[in-house]
Amino acid sequence: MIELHELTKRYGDKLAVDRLSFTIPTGVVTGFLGPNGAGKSTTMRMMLDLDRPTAGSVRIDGKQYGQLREPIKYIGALLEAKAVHPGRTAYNHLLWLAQSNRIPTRRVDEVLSQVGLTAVAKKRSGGFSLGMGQRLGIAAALLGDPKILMFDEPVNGLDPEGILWVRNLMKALAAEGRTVFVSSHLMSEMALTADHLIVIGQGRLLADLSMNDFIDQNSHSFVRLRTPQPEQLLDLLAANGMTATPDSDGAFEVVDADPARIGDLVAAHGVTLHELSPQRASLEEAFMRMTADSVEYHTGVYPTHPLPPGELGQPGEPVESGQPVDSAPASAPTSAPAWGADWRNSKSPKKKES
Ligand SMILES: Nc1ncnc2c1ncn2[C@@H]1O[C@H](COP(=O)(O)OP(=O)(O)OP(=O)(O)O)[C@@H](O)[C@H]1O
Repeated sequence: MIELHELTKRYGDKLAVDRLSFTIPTGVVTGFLGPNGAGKSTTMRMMLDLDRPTAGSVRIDGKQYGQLREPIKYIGALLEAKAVHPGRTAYNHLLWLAQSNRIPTRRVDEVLSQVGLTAVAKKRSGGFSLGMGQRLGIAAALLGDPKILMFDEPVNGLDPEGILWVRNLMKALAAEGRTVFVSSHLMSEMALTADHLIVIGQGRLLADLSMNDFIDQNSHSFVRLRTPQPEQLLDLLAANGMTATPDSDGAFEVVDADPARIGDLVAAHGVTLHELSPQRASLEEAFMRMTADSVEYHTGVYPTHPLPPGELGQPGEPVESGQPVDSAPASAPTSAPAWGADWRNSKSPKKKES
């Protein structure tokens, strides 16, 4: 179990992470969602001791990262796929990591096979596509057979088959009882993978809830109607206790209505319809609405559906951390050198400016 308490990071004037407190449960996939610049990578770097918090703390099974004796066997992380020497082959990159962390050499072949890179194991990573780089980064994260895995946007650059593979891998790792923490800026992707959700915007916690609760609160249905007789339609619906909301394209939407009932009603009263279609609100829209006030780089495109009342608060409004779904005590690791310093050295500073 990982616990963040009031974690804060300031870069000059920029408050990148703002008093974040939440718990990452064991044995499930926890999605870490937020728009670009929300503070996901900064939070993950602080969790791995690659960045020093301005305030607050991270505890991994009750310990600070620096107190873990064999971090690579405790936490595997993919933060940046290209953090690999380009002249080194995939095999040698993993071999170097294994040998410097007292991991048996056979693990190199095992993880190469697990991520589907056996055929290109002896090729230099500099020639790898982004997707192959992601797979190599995932192989490195798996190398120490860690009980906690952290992935920063792992499906970036992957083709559909690769995306499916990552999804299944994360679920399988969680089913083995591991803690899986994965960041994304795509709600649609997380809806297919995560059991639990942490949503942040501008460094602040916006939601901490189970995926099922998020779906229950946001996947409301509605019926879309289009008619050349809008006044008659609206009067008829109102007379039967239904409220229609005009859409931007001239259609109307009736929330939580029975399409068959509307069809029967308009037929009985001779109102012409050009469209009657049952719809379900997209989770991506709900996520965009929740984070709308905290998006750093606006495109001006916003969904039109209001968030239904629920426990999520208003867009951009921070919430208190929720309860963990599950927690399991972990046994303490034994010994060996850390690999955190290598990540620190190989990672270039973030490109974004405040
Ligand atoms: N080294 C740094 N120096 C100054 N500002 C930084 C630094 N690293 C991150 N930031 C700023 O902190 C904020 C959070 O950035 P971060 O990369 O953590 O967000 P993110 O949610 O991971 O975004 P993305 O999805 O785009 O990767 C951004 O405004 C970013 O510009």
